[in-house]
Amino acid sequence: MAKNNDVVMSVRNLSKIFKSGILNPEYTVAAKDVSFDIEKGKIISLIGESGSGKTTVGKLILKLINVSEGEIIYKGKNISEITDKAETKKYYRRVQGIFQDPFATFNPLYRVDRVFDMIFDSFDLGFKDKDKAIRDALYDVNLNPDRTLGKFPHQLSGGQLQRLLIARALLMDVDVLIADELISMLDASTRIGVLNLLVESCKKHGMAVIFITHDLNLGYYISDKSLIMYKGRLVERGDTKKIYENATHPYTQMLFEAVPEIGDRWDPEEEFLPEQVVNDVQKFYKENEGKGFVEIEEDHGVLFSDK
Ligand SMILES: Nc1ncnc2c1ncn2[C@@H]1O[C@H](COP(=O)(O)OP(=O)(O)OP(=O)(O)O)[C@@H](O)[C@H]1O
Repeated sequence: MAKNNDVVMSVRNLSKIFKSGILNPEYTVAAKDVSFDIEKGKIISLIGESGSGKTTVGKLILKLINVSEGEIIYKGKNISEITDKAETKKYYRRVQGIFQDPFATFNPLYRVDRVFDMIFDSFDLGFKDKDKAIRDALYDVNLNPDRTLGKFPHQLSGGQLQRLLIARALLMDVDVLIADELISMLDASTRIGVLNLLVESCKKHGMAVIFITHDLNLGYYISDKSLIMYKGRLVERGDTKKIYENATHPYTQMLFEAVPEIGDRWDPEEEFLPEQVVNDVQKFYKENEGKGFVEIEEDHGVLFSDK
């Protein structure tokens, strides 16, 4: 894990167990023993199949759900201990989320200028000239303030709304931004624009981003660090390039094999068998029983066994 002073948040042995039903409760282990550091100005991809626990980790960081076990340390404090209103507000000033559906994030009755006014009403952002600050943030995300501020959300495209959310994060000088399936609703050409913008903003403003995605290629394109999740466990963690060059956990290896290459055609004979992956992972854990999570090289760790 990171050893430098740039760590803004540390996630330690984080677990989340959901309980559903009252008479015959069912328990889902959505995340188990997840640990990683979030560093200033770095993009971390959180990659895994549907149901692997990615959004759960994002929601735990955003304090939208309670931690079952473990800690999230921000500025020396366990965020579970942040309970009073003023402290919670302070936390949300610096730690924010952008979700898949930008339309659901905005109040359809509020014009964009009102969205920004509300931020300034709620927080002391320390700007002398509020209008200039808003215009600068909009220019930063390639939005024309004159064409944006008077508009209602439905008059803007999904990509423009997502850029607006990035502008809001920049204006608030956010430390950690959780971007959950940020671009999945956008078309290919808009996607690259939003992604590039996110990377540039992150580097320029020192904002850390957790980029949650199913897409291994996107993860590689965008991130400095990668976290691979499988069934609630963090199975591979570290420097993106190292993971991609030396994928070691069988689930990560499967993800690479499953990426179609340009020009590949679908072959109905070649069936994708999730059971095969489950078997491979079980075999791997059995062969390596007792090893647990091991750093196999600097900034590259692998879960060799789950016990
Ligand atoms: N509120 C909840 N109550 C019960 N189970 C839940 C709840 N939220 C999530 N889960 C379960 O926790 C597991 C992890 O869900 P999560 O949403 O974190 O996965 P994900 O990797 O983000 O998936 P996706 O990519 O489909 O969004 C799943 O099995 C899911 O059904």
